[in-house]
Amino acid sequence: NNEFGVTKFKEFPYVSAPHRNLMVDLVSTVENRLGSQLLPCSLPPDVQYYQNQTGSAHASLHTRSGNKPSHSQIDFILGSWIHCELPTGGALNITSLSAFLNPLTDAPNFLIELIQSSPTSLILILDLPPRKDLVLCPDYLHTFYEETQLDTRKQILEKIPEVKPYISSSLYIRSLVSPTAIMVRIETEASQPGRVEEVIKDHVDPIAKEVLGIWLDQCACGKREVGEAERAILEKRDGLIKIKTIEVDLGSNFPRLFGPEVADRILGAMRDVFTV
Ligand SMILES: C=CC1=C(C)/C(=C/C2=NC(=C3\c4[nH]c(Cc5[nH]c(C=O)c(C)c5CC)c(C)c4C(=O)[C@@H]3C(=O)OC)/[C@@H](CCC(=O)O)[C@@H]2C)NC1=O
Repeated sequence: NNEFGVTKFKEFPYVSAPHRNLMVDLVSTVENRLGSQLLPCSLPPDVQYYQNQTGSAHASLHTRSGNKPSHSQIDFILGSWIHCELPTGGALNITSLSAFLNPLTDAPNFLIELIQSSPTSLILILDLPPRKDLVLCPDYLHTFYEETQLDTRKQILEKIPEVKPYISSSLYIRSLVSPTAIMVRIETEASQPGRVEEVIKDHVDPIAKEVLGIWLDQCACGKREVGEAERAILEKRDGLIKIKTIEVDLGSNFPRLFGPEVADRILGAMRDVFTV
């Protein structure tokens, strides 16, 4: 694999130290715990690291598939960062780590996204998106969302004065997340420089690591019985979500940020990874 691309990805450049340290720690935690089950990143170098024509937007993408033959429950892990200089002089930074399980288990996936569009405002998405209907499967709600106490972490975060709920403009996105999903916007005053970084370091960092730990123990490394018929339903549901989220997350922003040809190349590469 492209060493330059791999190291570049793991540096999470352009973001503050607390933001970078969190993402670096999360990626290394996942790779250390699941590494033996993961194939190296096989994306082409110009997908692992890409930019727009004017060089005002830089990005990196890193995916590692689970090695099927060893009956890994991991479909793939996806990490990414995007940095775009904005005409206003500010910058948009999006860092994300998501982990998708395959139909050998029906356990939830993992997702964290930090979207920073100004020095005083950050959107945090942190969730274990369910892979089954919670009304039809009450034990699923109990096992993955009640017993794990995920709601207490959501409540801790929402106590911070600068933390407000983030309501996605996409109803589809809202339909994907769990009842305990952390979808918040951290809004600070310009008179409090460094406050966003402080909230990341003191609150977002520990909570994100706890949620990832729960996902690794209870979901990625947990054992669930999935029957043949159920496996087919999971396969269909997982496939639909992967394709739709590419459209919702990237469909409108990427062509605008990277231009049509780079956007097509990256979206094409994502569709290949998402539909193997
Ligand atoms: C449960 C599943 C999901 C939830 C809950 C969810 C939430 C959101 N993500 C958004 C976005 C987003 N994410 C990424 C990372 C990324 N996503 C994919 C998907 O295949 C890939 C392959 C990559 C790496 C390249 C980028 C680049 C990007 C945006 O530009 C977009 C954004 O910041 O707009 C402000 C927001 C869109 C809706 C909204 O404006 O409210 C919203 C907050 N996104 C989920 O998938």
